[in-house]
Order: sequence, then C-alpha cells, then structure tokens
Amino acid sequence: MSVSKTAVSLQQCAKTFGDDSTALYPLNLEISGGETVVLLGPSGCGKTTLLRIIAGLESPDQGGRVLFNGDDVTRIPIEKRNVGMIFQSYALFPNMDVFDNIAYGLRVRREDRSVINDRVGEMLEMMQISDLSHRKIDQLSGGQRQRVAIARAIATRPRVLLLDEPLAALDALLRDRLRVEIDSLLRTLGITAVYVTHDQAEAMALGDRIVVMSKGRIAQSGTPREIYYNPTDPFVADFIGTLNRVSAASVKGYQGSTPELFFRPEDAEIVSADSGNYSGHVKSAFFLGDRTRLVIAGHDQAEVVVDSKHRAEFAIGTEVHLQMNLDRLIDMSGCEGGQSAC
Ligand SMILES: Nc1ncnc2c1ncn2[C@@H]1O[C@H](COP(=O)(O)OP(=O)(O)OP(=O)(O)O)[C@@H](O)[C@H]1O
Repeated sequence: MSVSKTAVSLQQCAKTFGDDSTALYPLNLEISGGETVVLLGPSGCGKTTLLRIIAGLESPDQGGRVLFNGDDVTRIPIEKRNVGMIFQSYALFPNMDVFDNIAYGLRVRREDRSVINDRVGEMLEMMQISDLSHRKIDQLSGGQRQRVAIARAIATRPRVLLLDEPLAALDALLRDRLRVEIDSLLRTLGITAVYVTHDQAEAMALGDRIVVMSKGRIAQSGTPREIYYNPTDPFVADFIGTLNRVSAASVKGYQGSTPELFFRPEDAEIVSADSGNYSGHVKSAFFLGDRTRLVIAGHDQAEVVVDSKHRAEFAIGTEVHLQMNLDRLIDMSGCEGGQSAC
C-alpha cells in the first residue's frame, strides 16, 4: 500500500431518517490516499449509510461535513464528486454491450473517442474480459457482470472507489478469485477505496484498515491484526473470529492473576489424555475437510471451540484434552468496560 495524505475526511457525520430512526451517530473518519478501508459490521449497523454519505447519495445531518482532499464536498452531488461505485447488484445498463457500459462515464464527461477507446481497452484487458467486449449484459455470468461493473467504476479514474458488498451475490469460489483480483487492482492502481462487507474473511484479506461498526457507531478502527489480536471493544471481541473464554482456575499451570482467559481456536490443540492444560468433552463436531471444528463443553462449564487436524472422528461425549498456548492469550484488559463486559 502506498498511502499519502488524507483523501477523505468525515467530520461529525450523523444520519437520522424521519424523526427518530438514527442510522448513524456523529462520527469522524479519516481515510488516507491509496488506503483501502473496510467498513465491517452486522446488518443494519450503518455501513451502507456511511458509504452513501461519502458518495453524495445521502447528506449527513446538520453539522456533518465530508471533505475530499481537504475540499468540502458536503453539498456537492454525486455526479460532481468523481467517485466510482460498485454494488452487489451490478447496476449495469442491460441494453448496452460491455464496451458501452465501461465507456459510459467517459462519454458523459465528453472525452475524445480515442481516449475512450484506449481506456476501455485497458480496462477490458485489466479485468480479462476483452473477448466479451461486444456481448450484451444479459449474456454474461454473474462473475463476468461484476468484472464489467468494476471496469466501469474505475474507467473514469475516480478519486474514491466505493464498493458495497460487491461479491455477495457470487458463489464461494468466484468470490475468492475476484477478491484476490480486487485486492491486486486496488494496490496496483493505488486507488483510495471504501469497501462495505459483513464478511470478516473479506475484511481481513482486503483491508489496510478495518472499521468495525455497531449500531450506528464505530466500535473500533485498526489494521486487521490489531482488530483480531487486540480488540478494545466487547462487541469487536465477539464479532471478529471466535474467542474462547474459560475460567483461569480450570487451566493447569496458569500462574497469572486474571480470573478469565481468552484465546482463539487456533491457539489450542487436542493432545493425548495424560497431557494438556484444559479438558472437557465433545459437544459437537463439524468435519470441514482440512480440519474438524470441535465444540467442547469444558469442566468449568465453558464452551470452547477448537480445530483438530487429526483425521480421526470425534464421537459426541468423548473426553478430550487441550493444550492451550498460554503465550498467545488475548489480552482483554484494554476492552472498554473491563473483562466482565466482554
Ligand atoms: N432510507 C431510509 N429510511 C429509513 N431508515 C433507513 C433508510 N436507510 C437505512 N435506514 C435504516 O438505517 C439503519 C442502517 O442501515 P444501513 O443500510 O446503513 O445498514 P447496513 O449496515 O448497511 O446494513 P446491511 O448490511 O443489511 O446492508 C437501519 O436500521 C436501516 O433500517
């Protein structure tokens, strides 16, 4: 990532629909040039509303301001903000072919024919759809349509690219492939991007920074690693990945003073009966191919999730022993409201 000074700045942006439906409480967010910021959170937390405020499709409530490279664009409509948008639903023109869809924004700007031809050619090549140039949109697969939508959004070289769950409608394999391509595209072009998703894996893979939202507020903002290993908000701790919580007294060999210990599934392994520092019995087991995800009812009444790489099957009720890596415990002391709130 090559980031430069602030490209997008949201200042005290709030949004209330009608009299009392608050989608966003006043929030501040600075996005650097070239940075990919992922807005992550459950349905209804305000991600799309925030994206629409950046786009100019919604105005923030009185007092909120949106700045692009230091210029106040709060009152400037979407068509004059030079943003590119990509939605889950593609939003392509069905009566035009692929070439004309990609060329659309350039034509609106009255670019020269040669500029349009060159730029569309470049986009077709970049998205590997040159052979589809004269196909109609309804003759394309979902993945191909999304490639066209991406090409169309970046053809005008937008100041900010806004993506709202662009991969949500695609099957898992295609989603993975396009995610890799979007990542390399954003990095190659150095575009400032804001990407909305409720998919953690997508957020982790694509974000230089993840902004986790909850009920119209920013719960935490940080790099994927910061968010995963140092959650500072109870909601984030719960929402990102799986976090196990056991009583310290039930863990053999633990000598610290914390009453409860928190750890990720990957930081414990199933070991033989005479070893390990924690035990319980198998409550459920899900075979996932490369591993089996086990839910273990601990002897301290905790419910613990771990992954086994063993090929053996685990019958419900089997006694299992875990070795939890005590050097990799998640420190929840920074969690607002203390551990009891987490
Ligand atoms: N035009 C509108 N009128 C009234 N309420 C709205 C409007 N748009 C959004 N809301 C409300 O604002 C809240 C935030 O919606 P928003 O679409 O931003 O959430 P989201 O996090 O993007 O959710 P999802 O992941 O389901 O798309 C929701 O409670 C929603 O019902």
